[in-house]
Amino acid sequence: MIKQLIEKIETKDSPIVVGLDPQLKFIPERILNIGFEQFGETLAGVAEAIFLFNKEIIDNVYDLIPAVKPQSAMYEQFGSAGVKAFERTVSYAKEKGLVVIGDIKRGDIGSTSEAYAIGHLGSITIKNKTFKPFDEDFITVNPYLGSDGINPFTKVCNSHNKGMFVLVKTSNPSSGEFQDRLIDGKPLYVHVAEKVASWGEECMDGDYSNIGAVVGATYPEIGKELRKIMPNNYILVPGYGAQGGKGADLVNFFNKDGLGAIINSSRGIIAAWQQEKYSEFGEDNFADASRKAVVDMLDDVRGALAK
Ligand SMILES: O=c1ccn([C@@H]2O[C@H](COP(=O)(O)O)[C@@H](O)[C@H]2O)c(=O)[nH]1
Repeated sequence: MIKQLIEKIETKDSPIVVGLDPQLKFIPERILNIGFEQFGETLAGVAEAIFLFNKEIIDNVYDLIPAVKPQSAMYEQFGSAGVKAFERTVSYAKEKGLVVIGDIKRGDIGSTSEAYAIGHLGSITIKNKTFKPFDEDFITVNPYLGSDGINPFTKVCNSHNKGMFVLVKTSNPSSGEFQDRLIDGKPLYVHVAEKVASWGEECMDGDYSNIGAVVGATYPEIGKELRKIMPNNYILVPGYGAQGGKGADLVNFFNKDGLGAIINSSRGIIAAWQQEKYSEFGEDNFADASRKAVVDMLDDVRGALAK
């Protein structure tokens, strides 16, 4: 699957991913009203609006980007109706030729990880009929439970040509509370990165592994260090835009081949219409504002890489 992602990154010259993290406050009135007219002022009405909001954004940016990253929490907050909107978003993005990274941050004891892996990346057979429940292309995984929490995901990645990004150093301000702790003289994130490199060897797909890492754009020096420890693992880099990351900070997350990292922006793209910078587009043209924000992000990232 990483091969497919790389092919799309190269074809579009676009190492970025748009995060689909819908929040009620980002959804324009006209879209909300469509949902409410169909399903009333209910969770189902909001879920319909979320899907329509995502669809309009995808329609306006899919030619510029290789992938989207729907964040499951933003859908789960609306219960089963929200989960349905997540599912519809995944399938619509795939219809438009995009790779889908489900940001689900799962990981548990082996038997439970196996169920997560089946549900999100794999398939399940019921009386001779096979179903692929969520069918994302990649997911994000929390490594806190160690190898037996990761192995079921690896198994399904290999059997279904899928991939995962393992949390190594997250972008949030307090990520250091645990992740920077020294163990045997090395920060915990280095231990996890070394594990990602070795787990990744079991999952190679061309020059890169289907097992990648999540490293926040907000820690560029750590990104540089981790790039060296995981030469064959793609790095998913959240933290651009709304969390303060900029193109210039991100150069060292990439390998010399110009590959190896994919930068995410969620609020910075999907809520661009609410920023002063894009106010000319107005609420009705929110997806045009998102397109312009993607173009600006691409200029920033490409410009930084070209230097
Ligand atoms: O370390 C991490 C891991 C995941 N995320 C997720 O990425 C997006 C970021 O959203 P922005 O609006 O671009 O800040 C969001 O889904 C997070 O859950 C992260 O930010 N940091």
